[in-house]
Amino acid sequence: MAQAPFGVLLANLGTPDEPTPPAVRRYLGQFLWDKRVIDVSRPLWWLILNGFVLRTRPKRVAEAYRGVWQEEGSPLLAIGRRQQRALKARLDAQYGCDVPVELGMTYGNPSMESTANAFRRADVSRILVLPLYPQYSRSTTAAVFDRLADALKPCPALPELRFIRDYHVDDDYIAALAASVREHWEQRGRRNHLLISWHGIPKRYATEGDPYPRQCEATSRALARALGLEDSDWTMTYQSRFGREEWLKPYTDETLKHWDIRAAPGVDVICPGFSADCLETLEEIQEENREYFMDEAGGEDYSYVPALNDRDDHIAMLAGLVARNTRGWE
Ligand SMILES: C=CC1=C(C)c2cc3[nH]c(cc4nc(cc5[nH]c(cc1n2)c(C)c5CCC(=O)O)C(CCC(=O)O)=C4C)c(C)c3C=C
Ligand SMILES: [Fe+2]
Ligand SMILES: [Fe+2]
Repeated sequence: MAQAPFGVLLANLGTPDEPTPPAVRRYLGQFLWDKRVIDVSRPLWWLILNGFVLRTRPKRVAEAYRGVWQEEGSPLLAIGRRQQRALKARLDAQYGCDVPVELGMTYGNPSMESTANAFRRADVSRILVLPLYPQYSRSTTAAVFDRLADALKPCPALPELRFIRDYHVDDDYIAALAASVREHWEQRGRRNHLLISWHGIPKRYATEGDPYPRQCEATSRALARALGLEDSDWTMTYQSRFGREEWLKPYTDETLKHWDIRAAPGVDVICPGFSADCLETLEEIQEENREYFMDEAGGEDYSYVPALNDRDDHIAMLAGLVARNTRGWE
């Protein structure tokens, strides 16, 4: 089969190689040293990171990873590989040729360097970069851009590049999210108040111009509209705080701990910012926050709506993004 005149780089955050404290320390050391993620002045942050964070956090976080680890490895990577295979199969059929699709992580493996080398070996001279973050943030999407630029530094001839910045109100993305919620309601035979939970960022990043919260709000409203929900049927919150600074509010954990169960005895939680399930959804939302709601607030019913992962409508939506963003390259 002939090769397509372009390749697709699916980019995501990355995850530790093993659920052990040394592997988590390596991963967090790379992740939390990135200025796009934490912009505290370097000498001070070096002391805090190496003197405190990397001495205490890896043990606790490795234990959490052990609780969600799958036979194929970390969920984020295992699902990423399934997304890569499914997208490649769909694009091969769509274009009638071999479309190179690689997965590259900002931190950990497969590294952006190994991905760039794979494209170079396959003689790919045009790359569409598709960060698997529907909402843009400097801490995720811009970090992909930086890591890719670093990985391409040894390249004498740069490939031609196109970069998808976000797709937060793409019609097919919203339709896939809505379909996943409706299927969830059907399977459970019950529908609760919908809690739309987003990974947070420090509030200051938004004040400085990161459009992330505006995009999360737009996606939330579009999803509620697609499901025909009234304003009183859904709530939007932010999860996964890190450090002492104020993050975007309202916080998911505080909201669930103090839930008014007379107004809504049950909640279904969806996290539309995560295109693949990972530690933050499988442990923090499915386990930890369930306890806050059921035990602390005395809730009646709590369920988690899985990420879009390798659902057909998710892969079809990604293939549509590829088609629209490679016009003129075919
Ligand atoms: C200042 C710290 C962090 C910012 C800003 C941040 C933004 C951010 N992260 C995601 C997506 C994911 N984050 C994940 C894990 C994770 N995030 C942070 C910190 C920040 N994230 C840490 C320290 C960790 C690791 C776990 C821990 O130590 O608590 C993951 C899961 C990775 C996995 O292996 O499963 C994802 C995915 C987004 C979308 C985002 C901003 C919009
Ligand atoms: Fe994060
Ligand atoms: Fe977390």
